[in-house]
Amino acid sequence: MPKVPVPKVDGARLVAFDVIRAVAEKDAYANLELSRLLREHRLDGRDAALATELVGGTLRLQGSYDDVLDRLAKGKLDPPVRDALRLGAHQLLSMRVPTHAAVATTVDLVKDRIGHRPAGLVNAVLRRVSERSLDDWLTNRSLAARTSHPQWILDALAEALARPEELDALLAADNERPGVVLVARPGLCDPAELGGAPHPVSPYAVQLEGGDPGAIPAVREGRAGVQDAGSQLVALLLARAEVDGRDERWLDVCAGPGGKAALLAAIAAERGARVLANERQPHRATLVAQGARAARAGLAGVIAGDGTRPAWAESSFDRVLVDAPCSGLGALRRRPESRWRRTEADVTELVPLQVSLLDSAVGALRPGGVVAYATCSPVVAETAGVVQEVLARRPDAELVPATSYLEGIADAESAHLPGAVQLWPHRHGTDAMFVALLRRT
Ligand SMILES: C[S@@+](CC[C@H](N)C(=O)[O-])C[C@H]1O[C@@H](n2cnc3c(N)ncnc32)[C@H](O)[C@@H]1O
Repeated sequence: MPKVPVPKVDGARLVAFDVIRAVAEKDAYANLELSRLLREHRLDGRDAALATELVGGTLRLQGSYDDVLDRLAKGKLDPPVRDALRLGAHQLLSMRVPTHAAVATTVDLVKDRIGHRPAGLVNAVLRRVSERSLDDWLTNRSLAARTSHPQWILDALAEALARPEELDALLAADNERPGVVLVARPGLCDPAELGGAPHPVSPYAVQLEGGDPGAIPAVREGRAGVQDAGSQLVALLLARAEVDGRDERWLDVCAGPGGKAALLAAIAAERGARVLANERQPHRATLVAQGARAARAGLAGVIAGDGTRPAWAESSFDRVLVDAPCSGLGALRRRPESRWRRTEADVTELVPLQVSLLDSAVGALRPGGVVAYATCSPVVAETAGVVQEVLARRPDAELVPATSYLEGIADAESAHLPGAVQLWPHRHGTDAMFVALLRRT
């Protein structure tokens, strides 16, 4: 009888390795690549959970693991071998996988995906890794190595936070996998329908224990969605701000993929207003329309255009949201690879675009209308710096204290722009969203 080859490596580890390689080689987004490969390999339940932990944990803590591996491996490591070692190190140092299982499965993975040659090296290095705990390995190493953050990000976060005594807590929060938070879109879904626990930052937020949100009927129908509570607060602060007179025409300048536009449209529908959603990238504009389908009563339309060259008339909106493209350094826990992909140059390049988007958003407001400028980055240049530049350019804009609309959320004022809101993962259990409100005079 012919022998049927039995795969030696389990599917979860193969998928995790392939995702991590795709992140390195093809600039893939880990979350999207992981979903694709889990589907392709038909992995679910425990296997899917294992692959998810391997990918997220390995990528988040890669800086710490490299610090250990570089001390043990003599000479330069080929990128695929380094990735396999990082995966093995994560199992040994952070997952309590027994040494023999972590080493043997990684060696098998290397033979399957890379070849037999590096197998001996991988076996030897991982055996050494297993001799000490992660804390032990990292004693007296740099803060960047201990917390797995590139030094420039660490510096930018420390400056933004402006409380050295909280820095360790922030960096630790970046290394935790965030829980799943849903939004129950008002008028469409009651939070009680979703189960889970309330979140103090948004009255519409529900924290789930686990499970697949896509299996919840309200999520499938677009009456609810997956959305960080801090992102919900951005839409809420814009909706809560006082405007005098007419309050019917709202604009979302950077709407894709559409979480905030869907929440704004649901709120607008309840108040007899309608949101025009704009997004530069046409495929992301399509996502906005899909995401807001249940709230279409509050949607004036979705258009694909450049917010710095507006397709709309000046002085025509009552409320405007600019959820600007940004470095995303406030959402590192959610996007495990982004800390290694982003560079300081990205921030420098983004600032002029952010200024230009906020400047034209003020122009889109009628006098007395309000704009919310938001980023999922706390970096000073992208937040306070942008708002201050636009205030200096535009004598017809004034800062409105967003902090007066927080409704009980404590300790959320920006250290760099009094009146603006800055959330933090370690303080508020949200992404580090920044929001400033400006009124056109
Ligand atoms: C932070 S995301 C917005 C997230 C969105 N508000 C949500 O809640 O799902 C920024 C978006 O701005 C878009 N964008 C970048 N440059 C733009 C421009 N000049 N005009 C309009 N949109 C732009 C990006 O394509 C991206 O989809």
